[in-house]
Amino acid sequence: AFTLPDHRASSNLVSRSRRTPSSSPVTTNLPSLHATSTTSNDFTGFGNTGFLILAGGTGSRMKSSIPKQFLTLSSHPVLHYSLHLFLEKLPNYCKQHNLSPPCKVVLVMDPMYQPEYQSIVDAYDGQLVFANPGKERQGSVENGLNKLVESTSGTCEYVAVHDSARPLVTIPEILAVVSDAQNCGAAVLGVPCKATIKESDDGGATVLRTIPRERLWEVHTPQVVRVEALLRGFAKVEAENLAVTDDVSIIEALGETVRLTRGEYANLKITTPEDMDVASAILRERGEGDIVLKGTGGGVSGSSSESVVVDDSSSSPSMLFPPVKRASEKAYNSMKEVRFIDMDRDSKPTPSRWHE
Ligand SMILES: C[C@](O)(CO)[C@H](O)COP(=O)(O)O
Repeated sequence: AFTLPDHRASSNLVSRSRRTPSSSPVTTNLPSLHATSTTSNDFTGFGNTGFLILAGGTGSRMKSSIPKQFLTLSSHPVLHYSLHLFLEKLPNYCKQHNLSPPCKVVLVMDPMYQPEYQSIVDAYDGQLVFANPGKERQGSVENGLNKLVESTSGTCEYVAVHDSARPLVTIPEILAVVSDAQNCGAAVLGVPCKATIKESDDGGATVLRTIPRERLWEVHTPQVVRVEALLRGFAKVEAENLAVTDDVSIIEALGETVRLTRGEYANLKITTPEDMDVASAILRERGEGDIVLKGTGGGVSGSSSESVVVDDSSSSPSMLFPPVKRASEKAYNSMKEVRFIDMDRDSKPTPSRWHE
């Protein structure tokens, strides 16, 4: 039997909703920083699990010259870290450890950018497929899920949804969260909140109350759920017009169990310019090998990284042919400028929207 790596994130807490009798190994105590797995030894891999990479954002809220998933992070586009992980690193890991590889990878991407990635899709020979984004995150996940079902003829049992803006997730975290979902039905990576969180009901002018920190978790991706439950959840969300900002919320809306799988604080979401600095420092510290993706010309994605950096000053897809090359520094600086505008003290928090 396969034993999950010791340093893996671990499942140890079930989110509200009903707890199923089958989830008995779970404790309700807050985890220690390196709690151990409760669901490890019968894990056989990802043969029943498809991955959705959400890369459909257009950068409209960021007002960056390019969507953040195409910004260059340590010489590769942010998105390429997830592609490399799910198409190369994880399958290789599976081979070495006698685990089944992911059954399919769906790349949710604006059709305007898809031609730039067609050669990668072709090179992975059926393993990678496109789906179009929806208006918001929920619509993108639904489209990606439908594509997963269609392209696997309904044989894929679980779906792992991942933000392309989270380039630092690790294999141990993926093993942990997928294994937890396979045991429990749904699981999400998360970390206990380090910050003290205040609630305000007057737009941030005064504090209404302080939320007890010991109950708060910051959740990340991948978020892994049974395909059947997610399809059922989408039907409910649509019928009742519910607003959901992440994927396991749909399972929560069904009143079903979601396990919290202890992840790493390093699995940050690229949102502001500082995140780029922190992410590149973490990558440097990790000192991992180069990213090599098939179909990127010479096999090295870095060599084509600028070719996916697209000038959005024109909405015309014809701008993509030939690809417009941009200095990554320029893109990064434009992101910085945007954040200063974005952080205007009068601006109100907005609900989570995929097209930000
Ligand atoms: C899913 C998520 O990454 C969890 O932290 C987050 O909810 C995504 O939010 P976004 O506003 O769609 O980026």
